[in-house]
Amino acid sequence: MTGILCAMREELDPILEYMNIKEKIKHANNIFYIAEFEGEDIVLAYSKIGKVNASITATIMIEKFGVDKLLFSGVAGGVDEDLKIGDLIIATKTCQHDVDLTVFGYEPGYIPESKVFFECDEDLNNIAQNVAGKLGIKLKDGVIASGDQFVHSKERKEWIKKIFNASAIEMEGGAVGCVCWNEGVPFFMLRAISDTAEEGAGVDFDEFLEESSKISAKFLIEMLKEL
Ligand SMILES: Nc1ncnc2c(CN3C[C@H](CSc4cnccn4)[C@@H](O)C3)c[nH]c12
Repeated sequence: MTGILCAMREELDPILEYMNIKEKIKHANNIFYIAEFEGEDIVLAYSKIGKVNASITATIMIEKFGVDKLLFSGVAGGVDEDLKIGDLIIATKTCQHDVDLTVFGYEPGYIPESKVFFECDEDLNNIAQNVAGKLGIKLKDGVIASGDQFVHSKERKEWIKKIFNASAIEMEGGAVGCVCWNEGVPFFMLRAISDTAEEGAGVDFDEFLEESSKISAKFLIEMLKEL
């Protein structure tokens, strides 16, 4: 079964509008929606903000609901110069920019017995690029870096870009990528840009969250039709 995960209610709501919701299951302070879409059952949820919350919900989706591919939809701060608000990006891999065990000689983002980067599923990414081609949409791909902080400083943004070669920044994908890697479940992450993660990003985020969430949701629905 396909799982669709978002961080915020605002990111999930536009997706639910396309779904025939059959059941709502409350578990571990989450609501899991069991929905039917084009003859297939799908489980959907929003985790709440941050890597810990996203890890909990992603793990429950896999362990309790038997999700065998996990698709994330939401918004992100743009890092690449060519990413404008409203543009779409998919992750080639994700990481945790706020993990720092460098005092022990490890590289930024590295945890022993784990890894810095969690690769996203190439087949799902290729499907997304095919859908984008049919729709005539530019779909960037690149590293998307996560940390438990809303980034609103050019200095922090440029550090994340330099160290992780990040194209976008958010707060959940590195954790969901880690869960999916450990569970052996294909992971796909789509984000629409809501801000540029520099000074003033909070104002842009508030202004563009709803619209960018809809952009990501609309594309995800087109992608679901090809799965
Ligand atoms: N610049 C940025 N840095 C880090 N993450 C992001 C994101 C992606 N999401 C949105 C949301 C911001 S925190 C939040 C949002 N609203 C209320 C409270 N917290 C969190 O789930 C991460 C978009 N722009 C980002």
